[in-house]
Amino acid sequence: MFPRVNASMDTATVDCTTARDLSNVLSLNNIRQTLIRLEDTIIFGLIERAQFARNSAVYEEPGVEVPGCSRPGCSLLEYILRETEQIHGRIRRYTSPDENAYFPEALPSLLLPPITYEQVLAPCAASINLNESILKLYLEHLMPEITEPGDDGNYGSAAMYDVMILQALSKRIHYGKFVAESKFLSQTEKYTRLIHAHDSEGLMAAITDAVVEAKVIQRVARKAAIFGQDVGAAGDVIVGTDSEAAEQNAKVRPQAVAQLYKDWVMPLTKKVEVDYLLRRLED
Ligand SMILES: O=C(O)C(=O)C[C@]1(C(=O)O)C=C[C@@H](O)C=C1
Repeated sequence: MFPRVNASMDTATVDCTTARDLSNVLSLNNIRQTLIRLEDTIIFGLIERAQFARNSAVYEEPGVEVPGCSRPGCSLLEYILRETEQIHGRIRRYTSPDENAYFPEALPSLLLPPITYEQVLAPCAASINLNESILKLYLEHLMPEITEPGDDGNYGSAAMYDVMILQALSKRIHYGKFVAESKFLSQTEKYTRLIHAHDSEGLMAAITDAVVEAKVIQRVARKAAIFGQDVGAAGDVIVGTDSEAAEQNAKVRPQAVAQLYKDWVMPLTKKVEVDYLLRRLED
């Protein structure tokens, strides 16, 4: 997705960087398409996780005792998240500007040769990381919403889907950096004025598009209802998509997904946007 330069050791994936590539990457339309695609990943992850009980043991400390774990006594979720980041980190996941690690201080050295990405974002982008807030929102608000209380012993499966959802939420929310850059480039004078005045409220008002937000909320609820249907071999829908049936039978409640986006995903994306813009003009 991102234009790369100087990828000579990895010739199979060399991209040719052109001005057109960059304007594509930063077109608000294209960025919104990526946000829409990430909705699918998040909703499918929630549907998968919701089939298992809450399984609080996955989140408790002290958790599993694993020799060599970077934080002994951590919860099973933290252990799996940390170890997943170790493997993904070695194959360069967190060198990509659209990825943010939950444990950036513990990232391993690269197994594959590094890629030099075209500088699309301002330098401050690398130090904007809201993953701590995302983890808190997940454990305190989302988990109780999407899972039934209880313990079915499926700790590994539960934690595996937790990691998948956490990674997708992180990517979606930190995409706010690209949204912000795109908006800055299209109205540079206006944003420069607000940035120089350190006007975070003005920036928040400038990046907010209430019509788009309403559409996002409607769309994710609708997707949750549709993705949660059981479809027969003949294409017949076994669970209806009218709102009452959808709420009752859906694998994850459409209203819970809508609420997640309204209360958390979009506000955190907007926080990333404002944090980025406030520092956009730093060297
Ligand atoms: O699409 C945009 O313009 C965004 O800034 C993204 C987003 C979102 O998180 O979906 C956030 C703020 C806007 O009010 C609308 C939508």
